[in-house]
Amino acid sequence: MAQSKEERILNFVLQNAVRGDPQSVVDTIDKYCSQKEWAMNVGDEKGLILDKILEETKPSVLLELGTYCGYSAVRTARLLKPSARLLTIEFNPAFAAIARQMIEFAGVQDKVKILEGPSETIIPQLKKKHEVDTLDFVFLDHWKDRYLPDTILLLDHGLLRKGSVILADNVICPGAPEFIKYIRNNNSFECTNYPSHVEYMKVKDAMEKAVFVG
Ligand SMILES: O=C(NCCCCCn1ccnc1)c1cc(-c2ccc(F)cc2)cc(O)c1O
Ligand SMILES: [Mg+2]
Repeated sequence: MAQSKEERILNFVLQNAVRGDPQSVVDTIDKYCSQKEWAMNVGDEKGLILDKILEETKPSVLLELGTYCGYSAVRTARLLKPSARLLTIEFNPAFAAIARQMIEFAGVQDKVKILEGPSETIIPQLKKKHEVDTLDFVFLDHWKDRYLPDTILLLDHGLLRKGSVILADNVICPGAPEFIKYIRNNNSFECTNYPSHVEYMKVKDAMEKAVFVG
């Protein structure tokens, strides 16, 4: 069977990064995807914005929507305190299998748990099945038309508390207009826009931070 792009990215990491070194895994994916094949990792420019917000927030319980190859899961986990936990939801089983191997190679498997399936099914299960009380940090990076419905699901299931941070990738390209319209007009959220570019490209993009104020 011909290799997928995601398998080529994983193999490049297995052959060129340092096992147990998350920074080397992040750098190696960025090298491959900027020089050989574009892929939809958050990338290094937006990754530095993610890093800064994580360092400000110091979260203990995190949720990511859209694991893909595990780039942002590894990037996030490398900054977490030992007791912190990241749950990451991936709809595509092939992507989840790649991400599992990426996360284990990086040595962050003790902090990261991949949940395979649709976010609309898994979010309502977080409290009872995954022992979540509330979420300190949510990274939205999955289907852009799911950003709003899944944010509403998080609210409806009492998963946000005063100070919970939602960070959304791609609010310009591909864009999440309904999410942006809702979140910026909802007084329960304080929003900040972080202009940037699409990963590995000169095309304008941005991330949006929305802090839940209750
Ligand atoms: O579509 C994206 N992500 C969702 C992938 C599927 C998620 C599946 N899933 C996981 C859990 N529940 C559902 C995405 C796209 C682009 C992009 C930018 C420019 C361009 F010309 C083409 C594409 C850049 C990103 O940074 C992205 O994140
Ligand atoms: Mg993205």
